[in-house]
Amino acid sequence: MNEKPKIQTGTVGKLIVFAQDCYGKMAASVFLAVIGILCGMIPYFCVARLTADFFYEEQTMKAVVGWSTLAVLGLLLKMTLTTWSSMKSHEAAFTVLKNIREKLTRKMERVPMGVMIDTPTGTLKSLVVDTVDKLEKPLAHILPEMISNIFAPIAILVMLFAMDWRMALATLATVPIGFVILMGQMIGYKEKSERYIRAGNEMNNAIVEYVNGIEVIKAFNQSASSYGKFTDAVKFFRDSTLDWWKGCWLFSSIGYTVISSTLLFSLPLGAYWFRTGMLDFSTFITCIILSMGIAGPIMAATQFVDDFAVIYQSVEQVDTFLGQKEMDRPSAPVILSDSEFEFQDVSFAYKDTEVLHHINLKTVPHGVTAIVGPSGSGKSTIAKLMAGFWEATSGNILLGGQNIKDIPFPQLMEHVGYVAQDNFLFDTSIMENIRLGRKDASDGEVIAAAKAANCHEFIQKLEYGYDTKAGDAGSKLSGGERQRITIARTMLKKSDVIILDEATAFADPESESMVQSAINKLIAGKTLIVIAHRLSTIKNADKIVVMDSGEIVAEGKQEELLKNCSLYNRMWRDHITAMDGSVLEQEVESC
Ligand SMILES: Nc1ncnc2c1ncn2[C@@H]1O[C@H](COP(=O)(O)OP(=O)(O)OP(=O)(O)O)[C@@H](O)[C@H]1O
Repeated sequence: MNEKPKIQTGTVGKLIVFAQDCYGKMAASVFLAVIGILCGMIPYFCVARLTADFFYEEQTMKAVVGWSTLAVLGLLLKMTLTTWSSMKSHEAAFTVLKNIREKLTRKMERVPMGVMIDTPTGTLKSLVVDTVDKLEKPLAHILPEMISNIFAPIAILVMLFAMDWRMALATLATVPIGFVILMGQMIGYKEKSERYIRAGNEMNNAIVEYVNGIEVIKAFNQSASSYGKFTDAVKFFRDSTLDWWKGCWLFSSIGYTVISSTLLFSLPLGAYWFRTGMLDFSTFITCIILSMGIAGPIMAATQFVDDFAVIYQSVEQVDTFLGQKEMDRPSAPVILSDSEFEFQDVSFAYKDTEVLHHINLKTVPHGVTAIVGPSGSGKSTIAKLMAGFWEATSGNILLGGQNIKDIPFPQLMEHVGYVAQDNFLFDTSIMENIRLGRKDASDGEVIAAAKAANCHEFIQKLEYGYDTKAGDAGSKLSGGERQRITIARTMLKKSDVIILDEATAFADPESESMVQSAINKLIAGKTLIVIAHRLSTIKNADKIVVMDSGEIVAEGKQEELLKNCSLYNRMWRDHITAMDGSVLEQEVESC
C-alpha cells in the first residue's frame, strides 16, 4: 500500500482540479455577470438624470421617454445577461459535482475494504450525496451573484468618487462599521460550523443504522424515540444548529442594519453641502440615488461567507477521503504457475489490533483446503486476505508463486471466486445479479449457470422469472436460494480458486443438499478453500487447517487431527453432538 500524498493546494485549488473541464463555462459566466452589472447601472443614471431635469424644469416629453426607455432596456439587458450567466454557472457546478462523485466512487474501489467497512454507511452516503450536493448552491451562485454583488457596489463607488469624493466617503461610512459588527459572527465560527457538520453526519449515520436495523428494533419493541442513538443524534443536531444561530443572530441583524444605512451620512451632509453651495443639485441627487444601490448587493455578498464555509468544509471532507491510502497494484498481468496460495509468516492487524500472527500456510492446488476454528479465531480474515480485500501487515501472500501485491486486481479477481457469508443481491433483475459474475455472459450462459447451481426452478416460479428484481423477490427468497444465486454468479466467473466463507451458514436444512450439490458442481476440478463451522461438510478435505486466536495450531487430514489435535477433536465432538448425539460414537470410531 502506498501513502498517497495529500493534495497541498488550498480549497480553491482543490476545486479548480474538479472543475478542469468547465473553465470555459465559468469564464463565460463571469463575463456575462460583469456585463450584466454594467447594464444594471444604466437605470440609476437614467433616474438620476430624470430627477435632476425635473428639478431644473428642463424636462421635455422626448427626454422622459428616451431616458425611461433606456432605463427599461438596461434592466432587460441586466436580467437577460444575469440569467445567461446563471445558466453557465449551473452547468459548470453540476459538472463539478459529477466529477467529484466519480472521483469518490473510483476511490472507493481502490481503498482497502477495511476503510469501507470501518466507515459507517451513513457517512459514505452523506459524503457522496449530501456533502457534494451542498456544493451545488454555492458553486452555481457564487460566480454570477458574488461577482455581481461585489462588482456592482465597486462600480457605483467608482462613479461616486468620480462625481464627488466627499459624497462617496459619506456613503461608504457605515459599511466598514457594519462589517466590523458582522465580524462578531466569526467568533468560534470554525468550531461551531465543524460541530454542525459533524452533527449532520452523526444524524445521517443514526438514521441509516435505524433503517437497516428496523427488523431488530421492531422485534425488541423499540421505536425511533426509544432508540437512544437516533434521538441523541437528532437532539445533537438541533443543539448545534441552535448554538450556531444564537452566536450569529445579534451580530448579523445589527451589522446588516448598519451596512444598509448608506443614507445616514450622505443625505444630511449632501443636503448641507448643497445648501451651502458646495455641491450642485444634479450631483447631489445622482449620488443619493446611486448610493441606494450599494447596500443591497453588499449585504447579499456577505451571505456568501456562509457559502465559503460550506465549500471549505465540503471540499475538505472530500479531500480527506480522496487522500486515504490506496491498494496499489500494477496493471501488467503476471504469470501464475498454479492456483496455490502460500502464506509466508503473515501477520495482520485491523487498525492497531493484530488478529493474525505469523501464519505459514499452503493450500492444496486442485484440492480442498478447509480452515476451521472457534469463532473469532481469524478464519474469515484469512479468506479476505486471499481475496485481496486487505493486505497483510507483514509477511507475504503468494498465489501461483507471485506476491499477491504484484497481481493486478482484475487478474486476481478473475482467478479467485469468493462466496461470502452474506449473499448480497443488488436491486436489479435476478438475471443481472447472476451476470455480475461475467458481464459479457449471454442470457443462455446465465441460465446454464443457474441450472447448475440448482436455482433455475425457483427463479422460474418468481412473478417475472429472471426479470424479477432481487429487491422485489428478496422477501420471497430463502437463505439457501439467495446462496444458490451467488453460487451461480461465481460459477459464471470460471475462477480457478473458489473461496467459500461459511457458504452453508444460512442454508435451511431443506435446501442444504441443493446448496451442497451446487457447490460440488462449482468446485469440480478447482482449488477450493472453505471456511466452515459444519465440520461434517469438510471431513474429507485434503487439508484441514485448525486456527485458534489468530494462529494455526494444527493442520492435516481429519484422521490425523482427531488423534493429534485436542481442539479439533473437541470441535468435532461438539459438532457431532449438536447434529445428533447418536451418531457421535459411530462417526468418531469411523475416523
Ligand atoms: N473489520 C474488522 N475490524 C476490526 N476487527 C475485526 C474486523 N473483522 C473481524 N475483526 C476481528 O478479527 C478477529 C478475527 O475475526 P474473523 O472474522 O476473521 O474470525 P472468524 O474465525 O472468521 O470468526 P467467525 O467464525 O465468528 O466468523 C476477531 O477478533 C474479530 O473481532
